[in-house]
Amino acid sequence: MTAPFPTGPVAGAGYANAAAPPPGIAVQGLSKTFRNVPAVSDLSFSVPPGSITGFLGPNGSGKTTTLRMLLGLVRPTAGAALVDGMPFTSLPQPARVVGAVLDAQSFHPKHTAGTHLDVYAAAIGVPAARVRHVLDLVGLGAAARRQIGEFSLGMRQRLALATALLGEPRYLVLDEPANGLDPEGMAWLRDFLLGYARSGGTVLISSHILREVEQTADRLVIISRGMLVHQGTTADLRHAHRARVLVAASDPARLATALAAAGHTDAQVQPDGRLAIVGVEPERVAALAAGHGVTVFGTSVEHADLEQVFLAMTAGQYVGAAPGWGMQGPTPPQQPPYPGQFPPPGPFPPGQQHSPTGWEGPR
Ligand SMILES: Nc1ncnc2c1ncn2[C@@H]1O[C@H](COP(=O)(O)OP(=O)(O)OP(=O)(O)O)[C@@H](O)[C@H]1O
Repeated sequence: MTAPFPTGPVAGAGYANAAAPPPGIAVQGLSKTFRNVPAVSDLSFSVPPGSITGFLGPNGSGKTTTLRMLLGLVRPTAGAALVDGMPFTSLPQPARVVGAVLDAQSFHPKHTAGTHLDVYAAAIGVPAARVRHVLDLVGLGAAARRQIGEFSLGMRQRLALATALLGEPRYLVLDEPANGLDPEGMAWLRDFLLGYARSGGTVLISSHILREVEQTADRLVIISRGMLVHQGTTADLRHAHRARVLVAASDPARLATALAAAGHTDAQVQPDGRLAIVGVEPERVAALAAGHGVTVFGTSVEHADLEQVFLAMTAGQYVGAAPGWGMQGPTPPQQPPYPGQFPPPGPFPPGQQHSPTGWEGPR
């Protein structure tokens, strides 16, 4: 029986030394300019083996162009994209190393799912029995004999994934695979990718919605206008934007000093007079305030919304030209990463106004 996912180094994948750990995907100084339009600019990031890396950016930020360069479908203007240290096109058996889902529309509508996979299996030298297996893997076993023209977008996405899995690849490169999937389909995809990674596979998955990949990806690469704006673990991003405690107090400066003396240095007085403190429990703040003669009027906890963090990071992707002037329009305002920022917190210190501006975005 064929293994559902690759387990460790894939036999016959073309390694001179099968014991050598695969170095993963490396994008190095990659640029692509279409005529005068820069789609990707000096982009560098890495996808470590065994990771699920979310590749995020707004529409038109260069995700597809980057993935197409990685897969040798678009020639870079500069830089390189390497899989296990070599360009995709130089891999001895590329379909057995990387499975890709780029476009779930380009199927022959008269082909059945089974026929489509038969053709691909023959093309990459995979036994015909693998077709049945990948159909079952993606939940399309019952639709094997149906024409693809009748498929919903979600079914096409599953078929595209089945195609990518034919060669038992060690890497999956997926361009917006959640497009068209209903919530059940998205949950299924999430579990599927987690299982694939647990079995030793590596995933690079693009999306323009952070929430889609947040629960799956252990690493995030965020781009805007073809440029890198963030790279790191999902946990680090969460940690950098963890919950903060907002305290309306009689003497915020005194409370801040007391907090700093107790080791809680990440405290800032907000324009509305409240003190925002990261990395401390509300009870601890209340105890310190009481101990230093500061009256607390109200306390609330705000949880950072990573989607808002993402929006703030990529703000300015769309800059419209002012009609007739050829000038860039205004950059959209940054979204606050904390939802419902500044809810009425109760009494404010005298003279303090409720402010709509507040926190200045991710630090
Ligand atoms: N073949 C092409 N010719 C000219 N311009 C192109 C071509 N392919 C992409 N572009 C441009 O490059 C930029 C990046 O496009 P790309 O499709 O890579 O972005 P994306 O992040 O994948 O967007 P989306 O989320 O909408 O799929 C866009 O301005 C796009 O118009």
